[in-house]
Amino acid sequence: MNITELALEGVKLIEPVVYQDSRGFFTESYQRSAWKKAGIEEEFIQDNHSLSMETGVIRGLHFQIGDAAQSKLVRVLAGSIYDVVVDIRPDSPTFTEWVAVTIRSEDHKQLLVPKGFAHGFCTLEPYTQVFYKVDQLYNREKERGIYWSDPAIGIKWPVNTPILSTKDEQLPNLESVLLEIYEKEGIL
Ligand SMILES: Cc1cn([C@H]2C[C@H](O)[C@@H](COP(=O)(O)OP(=O)(O)O[C@H]3O[C@@H](C)C(=O)[C@@H](O)[C@H]3O)O2)c(=O)[nH]c1=O
Repeated sequence: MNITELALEGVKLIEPVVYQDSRGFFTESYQRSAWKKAGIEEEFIQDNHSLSMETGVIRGLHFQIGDAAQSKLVRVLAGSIYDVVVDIRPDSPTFTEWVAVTIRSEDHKQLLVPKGFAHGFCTLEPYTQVFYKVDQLYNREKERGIYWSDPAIGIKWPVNTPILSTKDEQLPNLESVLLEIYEKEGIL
């Protein structure tokens, strides 16, 4: 297994061993003790799977707050994505900075998105399926989002007019989200 630390502390790209043969491939896509040894210490308790039928679907930028904050281990089962992680910890030296990686199903890469980061992706192919493990349960009250093209973050997306959910179309900018969290909850 190969692990690459990306420019934001704690964000990692994992490349598991893949055995190719005339039939296709075999890979251990997750093995708790091996992933732990490689520094992925989270206890994952939920798996999520989404299908996006079109190229240019953006899902994000999403995160959960407080004790519902999630680490995510993201991989792609079909198609490909431009996967984005944004540091939204106000006390971090890399606050508002983002990194992006392209993940194709055939390369088997996995992206670790730690707590304190917002996550989003853009599909690069139709019928793209994304599968990710999380270490906290989904919590509707504690989920938050940031508008995909917030200029204060300045992500360079591969599309200008993405397909968005109604919820994601209405997301606020980072500054308003953080203000709302501090005013109402006193936490991030
Ligand atoms: C994320 C999630 C959603 N849902 C429900 C809520 C809603 O009715 C339906 C679709 O949810 P969404 O529109 O939020 O799905 P989606 O836009 O795919 O949300 C996901 O986006 C990516 C970028 C992430 O990082 C994830 O954590 C998650 O926020 O599924 C669950 O039941 N459990 C879950 O864990």
